[in-house]
Amino acid sequence: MTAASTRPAFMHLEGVRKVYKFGGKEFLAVSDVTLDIAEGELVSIVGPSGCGKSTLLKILAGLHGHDGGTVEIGNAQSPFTPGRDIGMVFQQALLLKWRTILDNVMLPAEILGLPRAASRERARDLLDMVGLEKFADAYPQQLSGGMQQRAAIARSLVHDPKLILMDEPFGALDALTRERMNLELMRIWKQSGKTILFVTHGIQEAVFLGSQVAVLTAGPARMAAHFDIDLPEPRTLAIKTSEKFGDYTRKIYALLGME
Ligand SMILES: Nc1ncnc2c1ncn2[C@@H]1O[C@H](COP(=O)(O)OP(=O)(O)OP(=O)(O)O)[C@@H](O)[C@H]1O
Repeated sequence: MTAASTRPAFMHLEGVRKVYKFGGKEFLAVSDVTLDIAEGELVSIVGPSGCGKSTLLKILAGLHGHDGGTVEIGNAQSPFTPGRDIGMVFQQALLLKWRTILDNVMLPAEILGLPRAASRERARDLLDMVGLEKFADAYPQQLSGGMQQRAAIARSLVHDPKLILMDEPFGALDALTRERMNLELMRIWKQSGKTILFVTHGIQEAVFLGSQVAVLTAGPARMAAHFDIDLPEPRTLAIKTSEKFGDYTRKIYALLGME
């Protein structure tokens, strides 16, 4: 049992089901997902392309409804306000090219109408945290892909949400930058203390980052397995050569039929 699993659940999913209705037809995208996440955990969700990972995140973000099962976010100690308490990071940074990096990071705070001066200060602190303090006044096109994703992570945190949903955030980056971003994310996660749900196709990335890994089957998404990842902290790239890391990744490859 991990320390996280002894804390009350912050997110409780049980038998979550989603059917898309399109052109008079029905399509079952998520058939049965059950998962409990404690506050402050970083949980990876891994599964084959098209299995319904993004659909699940959209349900959690309140962008889509669900057609069956239970979705509960927040608890008595930490109530959750949909819309206010979610930050999102996508595969593309989606920065507005006509706004400076600081103004891009400020965007969610502006949309929510949060006090401007305090949000600006927080945005500057976050740029500091993600190592972009010198680029506050730069424009997105002046930044590399990895730097843009770091700005997107800062933007997801500016309104101090309780939950960050990340959908393949490093999928478009080269392998080396991706590894660097994994380390960065670990550091940012520790520093911010946020609950993070991290969707990826990368099995190694899922194990390296997650305190838990939920493995989904090929669509419609069902839980194939769930692992509590018991690896030493702080995680360094050297962990990837450990026997335990190899065991976890081998089991997940096997579950996804990739032996
Ligand atoms: N709005 C929609 N209407 C109808 N079908 C949809 C819609 N959105 C997604 N789907 C279908 O639902 C299934 C799951 O899609 P989803 O984007 O959730 O998968 P995914 O696991 O995130 O894929 P990938 O890893 O390739 O990003 C796919 O078959 C997709 O075609």
